[in-house]
Amino acid sequence: MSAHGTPIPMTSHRCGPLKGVAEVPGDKSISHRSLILGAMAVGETKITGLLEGEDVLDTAKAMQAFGAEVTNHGGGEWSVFGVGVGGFAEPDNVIDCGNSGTGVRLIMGTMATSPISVTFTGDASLNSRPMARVTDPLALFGAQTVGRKGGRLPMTIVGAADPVPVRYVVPVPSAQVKSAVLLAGLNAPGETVVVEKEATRDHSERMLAGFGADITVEETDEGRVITLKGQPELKPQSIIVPRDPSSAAFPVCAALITEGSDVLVPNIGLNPTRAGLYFTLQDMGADLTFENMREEGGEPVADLRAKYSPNMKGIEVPPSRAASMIDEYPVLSVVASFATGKTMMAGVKELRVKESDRIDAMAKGLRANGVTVDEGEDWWSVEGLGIDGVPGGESCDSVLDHRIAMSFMVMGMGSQKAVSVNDGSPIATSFPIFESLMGNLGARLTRDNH
Ligand SMILES: O=C(O)C1=C[C@@H](OP(=O)(O)O)[C@@H](O)[C@H](O)C1
Ligand SMILES: C=C(OP(=O)(O)O)C(=O)O
Repeated sequence: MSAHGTPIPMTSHRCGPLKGVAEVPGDKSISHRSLILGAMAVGETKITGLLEGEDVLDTAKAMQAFGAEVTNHGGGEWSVFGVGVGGFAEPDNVIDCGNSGTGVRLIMGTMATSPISVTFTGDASLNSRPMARVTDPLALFGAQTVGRKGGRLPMTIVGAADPVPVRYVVPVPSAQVKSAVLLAGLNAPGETVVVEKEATRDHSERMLAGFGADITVEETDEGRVITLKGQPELKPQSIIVPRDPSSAAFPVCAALITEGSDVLVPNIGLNPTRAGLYFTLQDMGADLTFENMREEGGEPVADLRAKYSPNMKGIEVPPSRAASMIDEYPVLSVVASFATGKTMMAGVKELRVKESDRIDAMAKGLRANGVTVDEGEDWWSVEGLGIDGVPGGESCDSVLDHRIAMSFMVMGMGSQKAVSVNDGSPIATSFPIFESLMGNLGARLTRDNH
């Protein structure tokens, strides 16, 4: 089954050069948070450049179900009339977050300290992902959970009527867990403290501060200590969502492996908690430059220019970089196949609990297409075959995972024979214009049953 409908088998044929400007959609992480924090503010938040992918649209529907007024004005302009911290109504129906781990985990946080009961569900991928990482800390606030074995969705959370603030050391590097605890802390009295040993994307901290919450971040020997004062009145904001560096990865990586390519991907946020892929590609010898570096809304932003790079070398990706490029490993493994030598990726066991087990999904598809992959529980390595050495020619299972589907489409652009996926429909969860954008650059993608 596809994420939200009928499977769409797709094939990517060798192509090149890719040329032009790739205007990728808005950042998924910031889009979810804009809707959620907008719903928890008092008054009207205006959002420009919201990602209109299925994951974010499911979060918009959820915010409406909790009583916020969410309006799509067209052209990426949205507004949210919020109900205030502690103002969520109990939804009349089940909250379906589709394919989105970020959506469901953040929303669980928002309701866990309100006296309402909410049942959450999702698609087959989301319903197989671990939720105890979020419900365990939410229980410390006083929330109760009834779910399936192993802490899986569908799951009902009964929010705490008298929440207490918590101090929580996040046991896995996860911005979703950190954010769920912070969002729960909003409606608890006193100070909620979250400690993360490894820095993960910090959009929640930045945006909570922007909405007027009293939040501080300290770097200590224990890690990043985030302290949030509960029960603030959040002030509505005007938000311009930057373009998504995780989506930009696809046209950038495609340009590196297709002969003669020169692609400009403008206005990409290079927040250090998100930009690890781009430094890794540069370390591999990619012809990738950051043009027009500037600051926008307190974040570093640049135009990325990626050119055909026939001489890339395999490297050991520093494990300390993992959190800052966690969603980009699938497409990095494709680029690594076109480099010479081995690329080693360690410290990445979180990849096993994403929309799919991403190490397993990529290893199977890469091997089917002639690439040697080795793997352990928290590492994997790819033996590069050089720029013209990847055979291709086979179909891969995209396992309800947008990033797996897009990564294999990129692979087909540079391999000797075309590469297919059994279902490209999950791409719409994060990058609904992927096919047209890549097609306009010169990619040859076909839908096989149309
Ligand atoms: O907080 C977020 O917006 C996200 C956090 C990451 O997940 P984890 O927190 O599970 O690492 C990432 O993989 C996901 O795409 C978006
Ligand atoms: C892991 C991802 O998303 P989520 O956890 O929100 O489903 C992703 O977009 O790569």
